Amino acid sequence: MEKADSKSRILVEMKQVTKAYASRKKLFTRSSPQVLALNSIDLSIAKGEVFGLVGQSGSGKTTTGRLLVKLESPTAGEIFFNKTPISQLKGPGLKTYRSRVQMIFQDPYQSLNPHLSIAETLLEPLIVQKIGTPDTRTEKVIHTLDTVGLSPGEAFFNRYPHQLSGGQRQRVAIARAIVLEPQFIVADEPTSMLDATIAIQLFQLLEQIKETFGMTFLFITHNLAAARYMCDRIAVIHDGHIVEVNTADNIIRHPEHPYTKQLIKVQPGFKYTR
Ligand SMILES: Nc1ncnc2c1ncn2[C@@H]1O[C@H](COP(=O)(O)OP(=O)(O)OP(=O)(O)O)[C@@H](O)[C@H]1O
Repeated sequence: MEKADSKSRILVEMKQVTKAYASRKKLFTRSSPQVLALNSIDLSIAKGEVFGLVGQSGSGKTTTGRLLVKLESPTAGEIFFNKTPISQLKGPGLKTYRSRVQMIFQDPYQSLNPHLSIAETLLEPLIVQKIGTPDTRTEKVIHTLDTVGLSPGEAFFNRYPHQLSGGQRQRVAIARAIVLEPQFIVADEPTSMLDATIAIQLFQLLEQIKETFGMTFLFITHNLAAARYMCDRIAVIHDGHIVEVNTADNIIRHPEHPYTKQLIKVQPGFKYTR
């Protein structure tokens, strides 16, 4: 019974997902070797959960995020969202999916279009999804800017990304991710380009968004302390394999896999504490 309950609470599920890329080195060699970024991974994320994905550079974290928001497709395996296999989504179903899942990228300098004002950046998804009227869209944008701490929203309307600080840009990226009120957000190292004080403020903002909207998050980071601060459960990924999944506390206090133990050892000290 308990098992059936926990199954029905699953929002996102990856089953035996593999992703191979043609190696970037192929230009310099005669053969075209492949990089196995993900090697048959299984993962399930419950509704309302903040789920951490932690691993060192090149372990497959961003690839996982990009597959989940359907920026890329798996080489093998399947991803389910609300039990629907996302590989089969097309036309209106795919458009709906694109409104329900969003990604916040590591680098707000690159993820925002420098030619769009902040208003245009946030209006675009509402227009593409044909949500509201011009008036209600404008109201929604102002309200969303207020929600992410860019207040009053009107003051940011006509500004461009280059007129904002790094922290403010990442707030705009978060606003763009939440303006459609998605069910699931992939946050890929959202604070790694920012200093620790700004990072804490953004963590608090993401928590507040989760409380207000009840969204589910995949929080990608190489920093175990940040994952512990933010997440309910953490999966540790190494070389395209998930080596361990547990509650955030158990991963830190009782790591089981040698790689997790090594990760904890090499972390420079836990900056983020409650
Ligand atoms: N488009 C691509 N073409 C070829 N190889 C790729 C591509 N994207 C990723 N890779 C390779 O796949 C592996 C996993 O990369 P990925 O970006 O998912 O790792 P990551 O854990 O997010 O690393 P980082 O923390 O440095 O961003 C790496 O070996 C990477 O070089």
